[in-house]
Amino acid sequence: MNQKENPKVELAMITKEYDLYKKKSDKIKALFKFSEKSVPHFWGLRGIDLKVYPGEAVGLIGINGSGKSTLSNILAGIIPQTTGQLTIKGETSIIAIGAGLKPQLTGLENIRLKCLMQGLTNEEVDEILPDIMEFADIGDFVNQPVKNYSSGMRSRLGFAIAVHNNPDVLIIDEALSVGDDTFYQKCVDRILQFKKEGKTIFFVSHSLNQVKKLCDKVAWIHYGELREYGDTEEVVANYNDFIKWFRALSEKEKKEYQNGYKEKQKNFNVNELKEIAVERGHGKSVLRGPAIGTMSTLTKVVLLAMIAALVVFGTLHVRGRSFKSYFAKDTTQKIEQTVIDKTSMDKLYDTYIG
Ligand SMILES: Nc1ncnc2c1ncn2[C@@H]1O[C@H](COP(=O)(O)OP(=O)(O)OP(=O)(O)O)[C@@H](O)[C@H]1O
Repeated sequence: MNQKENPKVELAMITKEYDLYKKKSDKIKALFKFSEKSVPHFWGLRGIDLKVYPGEAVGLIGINGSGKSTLSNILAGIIPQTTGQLTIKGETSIIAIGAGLKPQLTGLENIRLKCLMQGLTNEEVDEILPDIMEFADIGDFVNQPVKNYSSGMRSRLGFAIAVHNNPDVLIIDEALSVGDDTFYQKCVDRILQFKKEGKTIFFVSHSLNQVKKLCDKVAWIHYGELREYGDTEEVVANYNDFIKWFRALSEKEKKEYQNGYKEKQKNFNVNELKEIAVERGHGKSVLRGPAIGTMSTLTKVVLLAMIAALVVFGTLHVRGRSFKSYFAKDTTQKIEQTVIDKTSMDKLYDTYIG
């Protein structure tokens, strides 16, 4: 079978829109607004196409804020894309500094939790536990809450759990940059072994040397767009040229360049991708998003009606009694109180005055 005909991961016109709410309450308000014009938007990704085959390691490079983590989080299923189609054949596992680990739980508890979430039974977890602990090599800290770990220790634990869950697609987001040399080499060996086994690796890193060492191909993400995708040496060389060019600009020119792209990301409209999608040979449906995260007007109306009904029924049944009986009882209580007060006043009058 020709491997090239069967991509393990396929991204088609992937976009990601972020809402830039000023306050958390604005987010709740926006949920029920029928027009969202007042909320500023920002497009972290704008039509990414990528096909990655079994056994390939792909480096994701780009300047700060270009969209690498957004893309790796979409690949890992942590956040949904806004529009576009994502096809992954197999299980994914992501290793990112601090991601996925529960800070209040100990290392051991995190290992168990993550493995159970991946569908392993308690017995299966017991079997692989010694291997995970040996790979992480964090000693007694395994019994400490993860919030007390250094970033390197978090990365070790995250890496150890992820590789032992045997994913088909492994996403490594900057997690190797915080490990020491010994651990780094151990991870590199494991990544190379994964590649041999036909697994697919995505490797997000600012270290171009690491990218060159590990990756067959490189995707250069630039302000949410895929600027280049291809052979590692070539793309890294072009990226280096860009960095040199950018550094040579004056501060004013740099700002202008950055602001120009940021404006494009703010004012982007998915319809801009229609023609590009056709040029790239996609069908019309590719610009649709997954059916989550948005509410139709009908859904909003139904939801509002349900909340209103809940409020009304909640009021009518205060403390387990009907609205009517609750207030009827209250009135009786008030009358009783008045009678008591009057009797006590009479007694006081009799005693001290009468
Ligand atoms: N939750 C969010 N809400 C609003 N904007 C966001 C959110 N997450 C990311 N962004 C924006 O999307 C863009 C891409 O961010 P992302 O973290 O993916 O970049 P990156 O390439 O991983 O950056 P870095 O190299 O600094 O880690 C940035 O401009 C960022 O400010």
